[in-house]
Amino acid sequence: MYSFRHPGGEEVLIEQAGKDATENFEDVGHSNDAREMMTKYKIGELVESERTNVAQKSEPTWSTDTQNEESSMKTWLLPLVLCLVATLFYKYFFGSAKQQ
Ligand code: HEM
Repeated sequence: MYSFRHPGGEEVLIEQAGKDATENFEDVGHSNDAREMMTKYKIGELVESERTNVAQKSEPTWSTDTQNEESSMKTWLLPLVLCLVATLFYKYFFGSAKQQ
């Protein structure tokens, strides 16, 4: 019936079967595309009394993007610092070798 292959693997979805997967879904930080896809698979809504109190993310979607940018900034920073340190080492050792 559906031809969607979950990019995160089928196991993670099967593990959630019959349970409220909202928190896990949010924890993964799914893209807006993934959220849009999800609407296609919505088969209904839980009645009020059966809903659990999962904290709803109230920030607008752009703030999630900012968070992603922030974390990618951090992944950039480490290699950059390592490069800088390597350059300084190189200059220090080879720079002084030339002088001798
Ligand atoms: C109908 C519900 C869901 C849809 C349509 C969906 C869709 C997607 C899509 C499109 C991706 C690729 C990355 C992205 O675009 O964000 C993805 C990745 C992933 N999803 Fe889902 N997903 C659903 C539910 C879930 C749930 C309930 C879990 C956890 C229990 C989960 C865990 C993951 C994981 C672990 C990845 C891999 C993330 C990575 O490689 O960085 N997904 N999903």
